[in-house]
Amino acid sequence: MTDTPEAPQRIDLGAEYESSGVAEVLRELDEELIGLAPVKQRIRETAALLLVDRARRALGLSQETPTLHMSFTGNPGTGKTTVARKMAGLLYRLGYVRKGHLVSVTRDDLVGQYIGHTAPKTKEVLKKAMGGVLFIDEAYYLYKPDNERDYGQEAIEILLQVMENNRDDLVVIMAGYADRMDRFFSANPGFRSRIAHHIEFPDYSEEELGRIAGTMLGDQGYRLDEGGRAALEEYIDLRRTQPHFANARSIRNALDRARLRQANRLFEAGGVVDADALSTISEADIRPSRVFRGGLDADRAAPEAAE
Ligand SMILES: Nc1ncnc2c1ncn2[C@@H]1O[C@H](COP(=O)(O)OP(=O)(O)OP(=O)(O)O)[C@@H](O)[C@H]1O
Repeated sequence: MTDTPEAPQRIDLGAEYESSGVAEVLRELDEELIGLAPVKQRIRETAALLLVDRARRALGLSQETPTLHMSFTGNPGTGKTTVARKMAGLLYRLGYVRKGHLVSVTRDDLVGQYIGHTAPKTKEVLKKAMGGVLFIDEAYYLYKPDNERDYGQEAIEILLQVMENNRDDLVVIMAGYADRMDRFFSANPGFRSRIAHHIEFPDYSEEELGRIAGTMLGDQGYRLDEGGRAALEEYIDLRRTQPHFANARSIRNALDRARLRQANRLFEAGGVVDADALSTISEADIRPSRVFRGGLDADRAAPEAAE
C-alpha cells in the first residue's frame, strides 16, 4: 500500500496510551493485584512494545503482526489467570484481537477420549477463543511422552497450526509450573518458537498474602477484628508449608470457610445482630480450621479443601 492522504506523519504516544485505554488497564492491574512487581513490570513493557508496534504500522514502518503468544509460569494461585484476563483487555484495546475475551481450558477441554473426538473438540474451543485469548492451564498435560498414540498429540498439532496461521486474531497463553513447562517446550520446540513472551509469576510472601486477604474481605464488605487478624496471620504461616498450597487461591478458600463459620456462629448465638457483627470475622471463625490441627491431609475428604 502506498501512503493514503490520511496516513499520519507522527503519533503522540502519550495520547495514544491514554486514549486507547491501555493506561486504564495498567492502572487496574496495579490496583487490583497485590504484589507481583516483576509481572506488572513485564506487562508494562509488553504494552509499550505493542503501542510502539501499532504506531510503527500506522506510519507504514512495518506490516508484520508481532508474535503475541505467551507463557505464564508459576505455582497455582499466583494470579496467572487474572493477569491473562487483563492481557486480553490490553490486546483488545490496542486492536490486536477483535473481542478481547478469555477462554480458559485444560487438556480435558481439548482432547477427546476416543479416536476422532479430539480434532472437533479442539476446533470447537479454538472457534470460541477466536478474537480473544486462549488460556491453556497446565498446558504440558497435552503431551504424554510415554504414550505415542496419545490423542493430545492431535490437539498439539492443531494448536501449532492455528498459532501460526491465525496470529492476527488469536493469542494463546500457556500456563503452568515453570519446570514442567520448560520440559514441555524442550520436547515440543514448535511451541517454544511460537511463544515470544515468557512471564514468571513468583509466590506471594506472607505479608502479601495477608494484604490479599484484607482486600478480598474488604471487597465483600467484611473485616477482621484484632484476634481474627492474628489468627489469620498464623493460619497463613502454617498453610504455606502444607501440601496443596495454592497462594492467593488458598486464601480465598480459607476466607470462604471463615465466612461460613461466622454465619454459623452468629446463627447459633441467636438474638439480634448489628452491621458490625455481621461484617466482622473473628478468631473463632479461623481457629477451627484443620490447618491448625496437623494440616490439610486431615482435610482431603472435604470438598472445600480441594485446591
Ligand atoms: N495479587 C493478587 N491480589 C489479589 N488477589 C489475587 C492476586 N493474585 C491472585 N488473586 C486471586 O486469587 C485467585 C487465584 O488467582 P488466579 O486464578 O489468577 O491464579 P492462577 O495462577 O491462574 O492459578 P491456577 O493456575 O491454579 O488456576 C483469584 O481469585 C484471584 O482473584
